[in-house]
Amino acid sequence: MRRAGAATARLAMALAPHARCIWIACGPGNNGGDGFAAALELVRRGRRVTVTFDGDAQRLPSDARDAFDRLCAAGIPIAPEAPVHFDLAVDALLGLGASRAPGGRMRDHLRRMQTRGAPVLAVDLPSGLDADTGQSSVDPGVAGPGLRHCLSLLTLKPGLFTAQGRDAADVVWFYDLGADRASVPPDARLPGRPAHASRPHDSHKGSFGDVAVIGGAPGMTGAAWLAATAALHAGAGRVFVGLLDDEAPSPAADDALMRRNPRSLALDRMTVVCGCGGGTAVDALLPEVLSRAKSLVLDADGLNALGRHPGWRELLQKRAQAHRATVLTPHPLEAARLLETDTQAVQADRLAAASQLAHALGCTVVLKGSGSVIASPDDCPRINPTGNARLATGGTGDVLAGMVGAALASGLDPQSAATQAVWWHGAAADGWPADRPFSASQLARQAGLGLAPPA
Ligand SMILES: NC(=O)C1=CN([C@@H]2O[C@H](COP(=O)(O)OP(=O)(O)OC[C@H]3O[C@@H](n4cnc5c(N)ncnc54)[C@H](OP(=O)(O)O)[C@@H]3O)[C@@H](O)[C@H]2O)[C@@H](O)CC1
Ligand SMILES: Nc1ncnc2c1ncn2[C@@H]1O[C@H](COP(=O)(O)OP(=O)(O)O)[C@@H](O)[C@H]1O
Repeated sequence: MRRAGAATARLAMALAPHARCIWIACGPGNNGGDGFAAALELVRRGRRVTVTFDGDAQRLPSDARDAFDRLCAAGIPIAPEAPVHFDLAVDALLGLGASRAPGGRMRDHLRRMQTRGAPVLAVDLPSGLDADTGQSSVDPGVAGPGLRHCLSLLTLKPGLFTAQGRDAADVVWFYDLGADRASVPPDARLPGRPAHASRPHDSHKGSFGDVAVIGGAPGMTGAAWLAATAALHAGAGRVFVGLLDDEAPSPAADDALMRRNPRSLALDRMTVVCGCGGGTAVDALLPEVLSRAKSLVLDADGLNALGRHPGWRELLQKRAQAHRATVLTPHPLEAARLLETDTQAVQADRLAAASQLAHALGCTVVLKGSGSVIASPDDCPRINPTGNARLATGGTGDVLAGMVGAALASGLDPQSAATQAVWWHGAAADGWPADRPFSASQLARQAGLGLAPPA
C-alpha cells in the first residue's frame, strides 16, 4: 500500500505540478487506503491536499487502517466536505472491491470530481468499473472536460480497454508495484502497433492473394463495394466482387475491382469475404462458401444466416478440422444471435462472449465495438487499443471485413490477420484529420495495412 500510495503521489505531481489543492477522495476499503498513503506522501513532498473519507474507520481493512492512523498521526485532517476548488482529484473511492453501484455521498463525490473540469486520477480502477469486463456501475458518459487518468496497479486490467472502460479512463498508466508476475498467465493481451512489412521487389499481384467479396443483395450493394475497396487498398493482389444483385450497376468505384458472377468464382483458391449487405439472398450461396472457400471472413448477413440455420455451424467446424482459416466479425447484436442471448449479455462480458463463440465455432472471432476483442480457440484473446467513436457510422464494419480479407489473403494466420486489420482500422480513425469529413467510403480508401510477412 505504501508503494501504491507513493506511485499515486508521484503521478499526481506529474499530472498537476502546480496544483494548489489536490482532493483525495478515499473509500471504505484498501483502495481508500491507497488514497491515504498517497495523501501522506504528497504532504511529505510539500503539497496541499484535502482528504475526504466515505467509510467507517472502525471497519477499514488492516492495511488501510494502518494508513489512516498514519495520516491522523501526521496531523492531516479528514475534511467534512469536498473542496470547492481543486486542481486534481484522486479517486480512491472504490477499486477492485466495488460490489454495487455507489450511492449517497460517494456518488455525489464521484459526480463532483467528474464534472468540475479538473483532471481525475483514479487509483487502480475508476470507481464502479469492473476490472474484468469494463462494465461500469457509474455512467462514464457524465464526465466533464477534465482528462481521466487511471494508475492501474499490479496488472493492466482488461476492463480498462473494452466496453465502458475506454470512457471511464482516457489515459491508463501502469505500475507493477515491483511484483514479478511473469509466470501469471494473462487474461488478455493488448496488441501493439503491427510492424510495417516491406514488399519484396521480386513480387507480383499473385503474391498478395485474391479476395472475393460476396454480398450486396438488392438495395445493399454499397456494403459489398465498401469491403472490396477496403481489401484493395489494404493490399490484396486482386479483388473480385460477386454481387447478389445481378441487375445492380457497378458504381464508379475503383476500376481495379473486378465484377464476377458469385457462382463463377474459384472459391477454393480465394479468400472470401462473405455477407456484407448479403440480406437473406446470401443463404443460397453460404453452404458452398463455407465448404469451399480457401479462407473466409464471415460478416453481417453471413453471420445472421448462421443464426437462422444452426446446421451450417457444422460446416465451420469442418473448416477448422481441415485447417482452413475462418474469421467471424460480429458486432454485439450479431454475436448475441449466434450465442442465442441478447446484446446486453454479450456486452456484460465481451471477452467471455468472444471466447465462447471462438470455441463453439472453431474460428477466430472479432467482437466489434469500443475495445474490439479478438478471440481464437487456442490463444489468449486480444483487446484492440485503437479506434474511436468516429467509427460509429454505417459501413465501417464492411471496411473492416475487407481489411481482414486482405490480411488473410497475404498469408497471415487468422489471429494475426484479424489483430492487425482491427488495429489499422482503428488507427486510421484515430489519425483522421479533424477538418476532414469521415465516412466509411473515405475510410475504405485509407485502409492500407502495414502487414507483417507471414511467420
Ligand atoms: N489486491 C491487491 O493485491 C492489491 C490491492 N490494492 C488496492 O486495494 C484495492 C482493493 O481493495 P478492496 O478489496 O478492499 O476493495 P475496495 O475497492 O477498496 O472496496 C471494497 C470496500 O468498498 C465497499 N464497497 C463496495 N462497493 C461499494 C459501493 N458501491 N458503495 C459503498 N461501498 C462499497 C466494500 O464494502 P462491502 O461490499 O463489503 O459492503 C468494501 O468495504 C485495489 O483496487 C487497490 O487499490 C493495491 O494497493 C495493491 C495490491
Ligand atoms: N465507439 C466506437 N469505438 C471504437 N470502434 C467503434 C465504435 N463504434 C463502432 N466501432 C467500430 O466500427 C465498426 C462498425 O462495424 P458494424 O457495427 O458492423 O457497422 P456496419 O454494419 O455499419 O458496417 C466496427 O469495427 C467497430 O468496432
